[in-house]
Amino acid sequence: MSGELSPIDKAKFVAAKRAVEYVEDGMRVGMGTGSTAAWMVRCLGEMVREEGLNITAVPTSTRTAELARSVGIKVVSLDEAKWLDVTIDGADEYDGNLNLIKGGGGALLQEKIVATASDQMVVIADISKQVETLGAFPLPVEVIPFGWQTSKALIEETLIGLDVLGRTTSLRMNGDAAFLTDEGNYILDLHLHRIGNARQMSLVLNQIPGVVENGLFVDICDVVVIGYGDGKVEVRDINNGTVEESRLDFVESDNLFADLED
Ligand SMILES: O=C(CO)[C@H](O)[C@H](O)COP(=O)(O)O
Repeated sequence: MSGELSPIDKAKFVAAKRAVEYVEDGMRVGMGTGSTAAWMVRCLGEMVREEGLNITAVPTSTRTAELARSVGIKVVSLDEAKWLDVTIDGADEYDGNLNLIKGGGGALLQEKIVATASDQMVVIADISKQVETLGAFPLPVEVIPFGWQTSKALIEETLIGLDVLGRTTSLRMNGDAAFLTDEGNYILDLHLHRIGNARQMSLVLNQIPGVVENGLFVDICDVVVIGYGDGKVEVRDINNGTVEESRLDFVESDNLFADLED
């Protein structure tokens, strides 16, 4: 990437820049996956290199692990870290209760395990991710490859009894082949348009044989940091609503932007 960043990238950057203020010296930090999370990794990398911040990171994908290492962050497995102080991750949608749809990047399983093993989950997003009701974004469901068509049929049958507007499902592809998660599983995208009861949907989906996990994050996220293209940042807290509005200066530091590819 070269030249001026787009407003959407600036929004992602300022959200990430504000969110890394939740990270303190000595913390064990869960690192999400996706283009917004990548900004957070770069910001933390800069703090490690420039300010001597001492953190240990647990990434949620091989992509994030590679990026974290490349910017100088110490990476360990979740089993080594055992428990995390904070996880910072992106999302595909968030609603007024800070419930989420995640998994657009295919990393929902590790993301959910890591977020659940954290004292606090901070989501970073631009305002386009905000919805009144979850479901406009297709809901990713990770299934094992064995008998995946049976799992797909069972999911479609189950959807008949649930409060949704659409019921089509599709196998996520990577070119001509099925997309494979880091665990070697498939992703089914559920085109539901509106999810009336996210908690019920999540519980029901995870009962279906072959389903490993779904992309609904209910009662997991504590804080959403929302970035805007003009540098405005809003912080919403699950207990207190909007707790802060501020503006961050946008400085195109070579350290952060020199190696951008996506
Ligand atoms: O859940 C995710 C990956 O599994 C991502 O956080 C989500 O897809 C948002 O990605 P981006 O920040 O690129 O919009």
